[in-house]
Amino acid sequence: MTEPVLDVRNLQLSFGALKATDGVSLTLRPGEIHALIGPNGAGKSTLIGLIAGTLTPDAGQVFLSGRDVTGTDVVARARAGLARSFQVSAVAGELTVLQNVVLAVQGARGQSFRFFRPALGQADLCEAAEAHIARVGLSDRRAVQAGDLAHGERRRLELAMALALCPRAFVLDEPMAGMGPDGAREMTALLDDLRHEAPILLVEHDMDAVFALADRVSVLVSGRVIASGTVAEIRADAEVQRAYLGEEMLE
Ligand SMILES: Nc1ncnc2c1ncn2[C@@H]1O[C@H](COP(=O)(O)OP(=O)(O)OP(=O)(O)O)[C@@H](O)[C@H]1O
Repeated sequence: MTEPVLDVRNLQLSFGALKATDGVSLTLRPGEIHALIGPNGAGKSTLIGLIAGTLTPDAGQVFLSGRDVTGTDVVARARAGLARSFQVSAVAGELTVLQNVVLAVQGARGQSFRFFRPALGQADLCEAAEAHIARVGLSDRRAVQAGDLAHGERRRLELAMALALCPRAFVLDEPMAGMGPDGAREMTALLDDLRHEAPILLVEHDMDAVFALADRVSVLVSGRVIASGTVAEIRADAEVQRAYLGEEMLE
């Protein structure tokens, strides 16, 4: 079996007496979308924080491409290729789409190669940025100020900026949130394409999107993974049905 890009081992974090993350292990393999679902308060955001490095676990480890990154901070993990999106957004509303992505490319490359070669020229930066913008389908909006974008377009811009990191793994927190049916369908198609760039750990409440995209689904309840498997396995799991999935989702 191929080595996981992301390997989370027995993570634990308590807030006082509450075990928000209670011994969670999961992996993300090359090319896959692994969805993490669970009811409100199950501990999804806490787990994402532990993986991204904004929270420090009481116990357990996070490996990125075989390297133990548990002791590193959020910036180091981003530089190591962990692209987290949608909660903390670095989009500058007064800059255009192109300017935002140029800055993201510059930031990512400048950080990595500062000591090894001169900064890239403006033309190279623009070329790289244009490629990321095209990938998310925003080319005809490149000159628009980010603050004037529609909600779904802004999410696409955030993904273009995440692409600038040359990510090894995407960690996406509710990318469909706030979108209508058309927007959700477009985002679903985009994520299906981006999985070939880097595998995606997808926290999402939109079950249509989860069932359409996920190679594997893990169900988090009260800080614990109560089931993990294919979409078909999860839909058929009696404990999952009791704990989380409503009847309408199983039809
Ligand atoms: N900083 C904190 N201090 C104390 N308790 C917290 C803190 N952050 C989260 N919690 C608690 O930990 C539990 C898990 O919260 P978390 O936000 O991770 O769940 P979630 O699955 O992301 O929920 P939602 O789907 O509503 O976003 C909840 O009971 C929450 O109240």
